[in-house]
Amino acid sequence: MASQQDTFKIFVLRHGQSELNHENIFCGWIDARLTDKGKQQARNSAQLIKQYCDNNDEPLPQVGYTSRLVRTQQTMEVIMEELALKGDFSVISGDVHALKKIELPDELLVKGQLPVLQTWRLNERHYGAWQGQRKPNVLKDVGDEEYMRIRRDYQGKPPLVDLSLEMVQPNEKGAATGYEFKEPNRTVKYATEDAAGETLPISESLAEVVTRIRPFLDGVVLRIAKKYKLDSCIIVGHGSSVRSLLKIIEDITDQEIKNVDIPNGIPLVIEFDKNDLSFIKSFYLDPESAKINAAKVRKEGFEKNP
Ligand SMILES: O=C(O)[C@H](O)COP(=O)(O)O
Repeated sequence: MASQQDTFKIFVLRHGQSELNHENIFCGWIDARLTDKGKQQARNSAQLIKQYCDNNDEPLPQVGYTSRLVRTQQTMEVIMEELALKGDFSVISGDVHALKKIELPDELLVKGQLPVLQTWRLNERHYGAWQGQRKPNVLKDVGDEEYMRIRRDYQGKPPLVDLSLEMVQPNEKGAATGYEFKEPNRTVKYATEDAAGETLPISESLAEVVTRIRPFLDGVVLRIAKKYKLDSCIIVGHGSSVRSLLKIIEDITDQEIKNVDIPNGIPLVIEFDKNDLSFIKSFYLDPESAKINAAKVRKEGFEKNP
């Protein structure tokens, strides 16, 4: 059995509550911001991580990763502030060849620093034409079975979004951030990806998120862990990107993943053997709250606002 020091750990969490989580609205790639409750969840996450590191005589996470959506960036900023970590956010192209070449300068890998890389590959599942719609209304329209099939079946995929209607146009106000339940403009917000010639989705199943996240997990997170002999890193993602990471790392079946829900803002520790990066185990730092809040996520749409 590997001892604490022989393990590499990923602290992974879903962002804190967003304005659209609060309104019970499908969010996907709409760039909703955190609510005050969401910021508090991020602060609690930081305290849990600190406690864990102190109790186990472990350093704080050495590298951070977020999606390209502002709710994960805000969550990471609050965590960094709480942990007194300094560092810059940099957007990386998701191109699979470029991912394998990313390096971290030595001066960033020092105590008190947290370089944070941001990639669309960690974005929430693109929720297609359901984005911006209230969950109870969609449920009413399509019925319980179809609603849960699209939300949780591995191959379930929402209808495609029409970007000419549901994305802010390049010269409209809010092109970089989105507004009124629309996505930010892709050529403005995703200029790095655009320049690299990447194709971004207009609706996704969980299976497709797994496919797009795998090259990032292998090519960046695990490769960098090995190359720089890291003890840990921290990933702030979304319901679907965290489910996808768990599916790959823990080899969860297509059937079983249907029953996995991710609470907002509660860190999960995933331990790997440092030598061969094989998965050892995973556990929530606050398992009781994780269980209660995951059950609430599952019921979204069936019950009043979270
Ligand atoms: O994008 C969203 O609205 C949520 O973050 C994920 O929604 P779900 O739990 O209904 O899949």
